[in-house]
Amino acid sequence: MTKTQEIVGQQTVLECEEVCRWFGGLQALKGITLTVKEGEIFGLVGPNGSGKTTLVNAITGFYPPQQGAIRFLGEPINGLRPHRIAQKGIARTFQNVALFKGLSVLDNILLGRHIFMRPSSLASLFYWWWAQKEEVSHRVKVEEVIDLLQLESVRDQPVDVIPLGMQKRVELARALCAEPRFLVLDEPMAGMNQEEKEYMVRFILDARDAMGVTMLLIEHHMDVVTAICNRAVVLNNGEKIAEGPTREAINDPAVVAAYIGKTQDAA
Ligand SMILES: Nc1ncnc2c1ncn2[C@@H]1O[C@H](COP(=O)(O)OP(=O)(O)OP(=O)(O)O)[C@@H](O)[C@H]1O
Repeated sequence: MTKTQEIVGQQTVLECEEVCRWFGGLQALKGITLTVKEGEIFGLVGPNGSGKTTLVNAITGFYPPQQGAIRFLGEPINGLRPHRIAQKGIARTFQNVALFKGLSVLDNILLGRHIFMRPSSLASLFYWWWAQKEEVSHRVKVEEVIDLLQLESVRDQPVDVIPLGMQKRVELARALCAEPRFLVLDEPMAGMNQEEKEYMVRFILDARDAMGVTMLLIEHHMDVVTAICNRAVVLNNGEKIAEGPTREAINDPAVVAAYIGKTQDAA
C-alpha cells in the first residue's frame, strides 16, 4: 500500500450531487456527482472546455449551480457567497496567477489570513494591544507556511519579479494560510518546466501531509495526475465520462476517445 492510500480516511469531505450549470443556452455541467474523502488528492480532468473550472466555481460559490446539491462535511453550501464558503474551510488557487502585483511575497501570503481578521478596524484602534496579539498569531502561521514551501529567499521581493513557478508556489502558500480543510488547485503546474513541476508535486504532497488538507486537483499533465491523485473524475462536454482509481479512470476507452476527438477537432 502506498503512503497516499494510507492516509485516506472514511469521512466524506465534499459531495456534489447532480450538479447542473447553464450559461445562457449552454449547459456547462450536466448532472455531475462525485464524492471526495478525507485526505484524498482527487483529480478532476478532461479536455479544454469540459467544465472543470465551472465545477470548481460552483463548489467555491463563484457560479452557484442552478440545480443539484453541494455538501461540505455534510452541510449544504450551494447558494452561499464565496467568502462564507471560504470561512467554512474551502480555499482555492486560480488557473491564471491571481496575486497582488507590487506587493511583496510576504504581504501576498499574509492576505490568505484575511478570513480570520475581524471586520472592525475601529475596535483594533482602541484595543491596539489585542490587535498586536492577533497580528503575531497570523505571522506565526505565515512563517510556518513560508518554511514548508521554501519561500524564505524571496519573502521580501515584489511578487511580480519572481519566476512563474515561484508565483504559483506563493498562491499555494496564500491558500494554505487560510488553514483550509479542503483545497482546490486549478492547474497549479500550468506553464511550468519539468523541474518546476517536480518541485510543485513535492510541495503539494508535503502540504497534504503536514496540514492534513484534502485536495481537488485540476491538471492537464497526466503524469502528475497519475503520480499524486488517489482517484479521478473525467469530464467531457459537461458530463462525467469516467470515475475511479486514477490510472483506471484516465485509461477508460471513453476518455481516450474524448481526447482523440478534441485533437481531431483542433486539426
Ligand atoms: N462565465 C461564462 N460565461 C459563458 N460561458 C462560460 C463561462 N464559463 C465557462 N463557460 C463555458 O462553459 C464551458 C466549460 O468551461 P470551463 O472553463 O469550465 O472548462 P474547463 O474544463 O475548465 O476548460 P479549460 O481546461 O480550458 O480550463 C465552456 O464551453 C465555456 O466556454
